[in-house]
Amino acid sequence: MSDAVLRLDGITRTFRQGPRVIEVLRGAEMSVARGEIVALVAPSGAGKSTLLQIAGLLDTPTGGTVSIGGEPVSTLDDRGRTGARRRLIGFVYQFHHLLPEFSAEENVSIPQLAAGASRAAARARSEALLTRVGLTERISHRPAELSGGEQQRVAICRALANQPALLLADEPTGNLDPETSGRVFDMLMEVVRETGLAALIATHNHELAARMDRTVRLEGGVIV
Ligand SMILES: Nc1ncnc2c1ncn2[C@@H]1O[C@H](COP(=O)(O)OP(=O)(O)OP(=O)(O)O)[C@@H](O)[C@H]1O
Repeated sequence: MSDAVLRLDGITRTFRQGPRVIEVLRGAEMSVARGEIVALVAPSGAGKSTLLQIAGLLDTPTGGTVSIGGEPVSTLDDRGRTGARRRLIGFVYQFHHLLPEFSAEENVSIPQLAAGASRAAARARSEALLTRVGLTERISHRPAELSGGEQQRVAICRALANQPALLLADEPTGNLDPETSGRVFDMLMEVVRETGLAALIATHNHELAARMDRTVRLEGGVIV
């Protein structure tokens, strides 16, 4: 696929534990196109987080290649990978991982400052993003002063702060009650659609998976 934002080819990943070799991924192949939202479903322990870490350049596969935006990134050194990750990828985790001593706006601004934005430009973009997800009144609040759903919306804004090409999410609403989860998920889908980025979202929830464009299933170390 020529417009593939993320492409995984023949990805293998083994872990050594003493004499044991655990083969978690055994030749996983998949791609996500621009503007496409793909659900990643897998039985527990099948390697879903391992696959996302590899796609997010946080882990190096034992074999195979990762390409993002047509760039082969698996051969980059640590510095190159960190740069590519900052430029190209946004992450949303099950738990928000916001910095507790900073406000919502600062949490969204920090990755922009790290990427070289001015304080004023970062603040303006953060405020626009937070307003987009309905948090106009919460811009100066710290994470502890926000509800779980609000914290996760801030985390979504942070992931989008540097206009990534690819959004990776691991159970992004898995820690929320069903109603809040549904609302935050709707918001996530809306903003992803508006920005036209590619998204790979791991979920155990089949209802949420059904609302994405396509589902890929990881089983036995391969995409089936
Ligand atoms: N650093 C590691 N060293 C050894 N084994 C590991 C390591 N990381 C993961 N594994 C093993 O690889 C397998 C897949 O782990 P992974 O976290 O990717 O699963 P998962 O599909 O995300 O599970 P869940 O859905 O339950 O979170 C597990 O059996 C795990 O024990």
